[in-house]
Amino acid sequence: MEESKASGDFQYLSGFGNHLSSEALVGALPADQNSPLICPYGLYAEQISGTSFTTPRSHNLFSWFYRIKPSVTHEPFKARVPSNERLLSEFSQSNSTTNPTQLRWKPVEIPDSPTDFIDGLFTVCGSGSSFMRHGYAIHMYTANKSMDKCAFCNADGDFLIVPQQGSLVITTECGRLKVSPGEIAILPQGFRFTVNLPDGPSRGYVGEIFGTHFRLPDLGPIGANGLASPRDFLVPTAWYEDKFNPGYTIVQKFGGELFVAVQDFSPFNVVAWHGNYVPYKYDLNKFCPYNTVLFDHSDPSINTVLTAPSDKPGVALLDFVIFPPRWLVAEHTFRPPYYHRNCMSEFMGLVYGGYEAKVDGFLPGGASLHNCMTPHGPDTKSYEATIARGNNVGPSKITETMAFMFESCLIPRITPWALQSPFLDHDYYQCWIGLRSHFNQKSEVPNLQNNGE
Ligand SMILES: O=C(O)Cc1cc(O)ccc1O
Ligand SMILES: [Fe+2]
Repeated sequence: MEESKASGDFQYLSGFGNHLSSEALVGALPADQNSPLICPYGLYAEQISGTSFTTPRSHNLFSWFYRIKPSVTHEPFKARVPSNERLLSEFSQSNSTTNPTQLRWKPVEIPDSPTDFIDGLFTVCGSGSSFMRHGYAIHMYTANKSMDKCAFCNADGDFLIVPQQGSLVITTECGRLKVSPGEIAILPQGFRFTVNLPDGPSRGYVGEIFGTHFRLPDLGPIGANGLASPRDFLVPTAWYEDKFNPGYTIVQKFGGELFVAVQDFSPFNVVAWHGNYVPYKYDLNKFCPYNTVLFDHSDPSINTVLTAPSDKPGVALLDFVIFPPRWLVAEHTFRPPYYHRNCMSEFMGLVYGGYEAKVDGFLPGGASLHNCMTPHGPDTKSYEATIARGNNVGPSKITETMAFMFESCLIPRITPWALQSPFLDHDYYQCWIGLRSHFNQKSEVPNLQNNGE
């Protein structure tokens, strides 16, 4: 059994990918087998699998729950009314568009009308299909109300939640997680959970992957340590309520549509569990960044926290990459991100602070999408400021910032509501229009500072 870590009211186990066990009542976990004829305390045994039964052992994910009533004890699923029409899990010409232009959104306002996590979730872009078990969706959420008498279950894929404003208390079948801005939570496919808002209104981002799960990236020549450390991933400890609760609904996202099933008890009735298919959280400030120590700008893959692989080695279905506080020390180097066009597609968000490549316009809670091969890079003001600082800059520290990127080999299609959003920044392209030519045919070493018009 892993040593548990307490944080306020919340107790966690630690370690990425570990096979863990937890019991809220001593002796609730069957000691020697998974399916005893009669389980301790009269509990039901139930398995949840995150990979096919025959997936190689190195990537096989499953857990056993010992619960008061099994999940199956509910009325038939019916279409939810009202549904959430702004969710997609399959992207095609009939429901979304393609657009190579640089896109940026201002922070979406949190509504005044009562909105919980399920109703406040909307898809921005994505690619592939949950039905075909290959693809991803990027959503955002704004909520002002805790979920009440209902649990969400995503049959389509895994959620990686990035809260930007307001903490989330996420009750899952494995126990409870508190996730604040600066932290992320992973809720694997099929887990039932509710989202409560202990600090009031909340906004954030969600990366959803279909058909695979997040892993820690390989570290190659970096060695055994660095970037996100396995021990910093926290898993909840068993927590249950034995609650008769008539009219409780399970809201199941299935193919991007919402279905509801009524039952008369809380689904958070797991008294003990063991397994490696679990929800978890990670504090991004624990990330140990690596970077250049002499010259040039490293590719952003150096900052990968988690990666969801595609079938091609080294090609991600979805990477989660961060731009945390760090020292910049590169000599005779343009330190901000270089100008580039990428065969992968880049969706970015900002949790807090500013982003080194954008002096203004990219705000906490906002987002940008630079699609496959769409040129992008520092805005005019960051370019000019970097050149004005010149070559003789010593080490400087980027502080109090947390930007992130979801990067994918699949080209995202964009939802109509994201393109028609009042928060779309129609002037985004202007941030590069002012980039002047500094070309001087007569001087190999131009003095850019004095190259004003
Ligand atoms: O476009 C971006 O801002 C993300 C990014 C950052 C970086 O340091 C290098 C490449 C890259 O795509
Ligand atoms: Fe980029």
